[in-house]
Amino acid sequence: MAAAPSIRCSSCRASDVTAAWTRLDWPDGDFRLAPSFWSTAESDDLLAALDALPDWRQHRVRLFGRDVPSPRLSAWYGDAGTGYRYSGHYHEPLPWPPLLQRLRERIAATTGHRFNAVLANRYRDGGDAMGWHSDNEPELGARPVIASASFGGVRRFLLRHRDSGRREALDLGHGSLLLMAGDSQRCWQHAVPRTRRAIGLRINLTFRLIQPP
Ligand SMILES: O=C(O)CCC(=O)C(=O)O
Ligand SMILES: [Fe+2]
Repeated sequence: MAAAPSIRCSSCRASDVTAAWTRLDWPDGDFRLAPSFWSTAESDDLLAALDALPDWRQHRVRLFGRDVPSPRLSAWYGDAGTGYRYSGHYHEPLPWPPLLQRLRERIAATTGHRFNAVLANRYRDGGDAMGWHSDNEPELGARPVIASASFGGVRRFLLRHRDSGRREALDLGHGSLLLMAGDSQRCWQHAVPRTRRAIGLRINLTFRLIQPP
């Protein structure tokens, strides 16, 4: 089972950039947002470096029984043995680029959680999107801890409770980190809808822990 969510930020040193976490007061899940986990200057550099990764591909996804091109570009990185099936397709992990390795270490050090894989998504403009889903694949375990880092254009992140239908929304901005733990995946779905607003490139990284088989 995943470790209990722990945010060590109440004891952050003043030198840590990762100062402010907000715990979202929603039932049946554990959502915490650090809107400025990275400074703007750091986030600008990270966006450019992530954009330059050579691995962006348009994966195919299964939608209503049909195989269609995904409305975004993606790449799956991880330790050996973190092959992952999502949207009806199996993905072998690419080896960690040093940049992503550093991000993973920083997030692990701050949150106290371990991650062995990351799904990177590149939304070229407001026409790119992600449909409703939960990250509840069996290999993530019963109560997955997912750290979601966003860089670039601010996009709306929608949530809906599976049973009550309650809806929530967050704006995930440049340099933000959203931590989803506990029953967040079992009880809630999330999506990044298309928007007609003129919005530039956005890159999102969801760090995950694939359990050994
Ligand atoms: O782009 C986002 O903010 C969400 C990404 C996501 O839900 C996922 O990768 O599973
Ligand atoms: Fe997700």
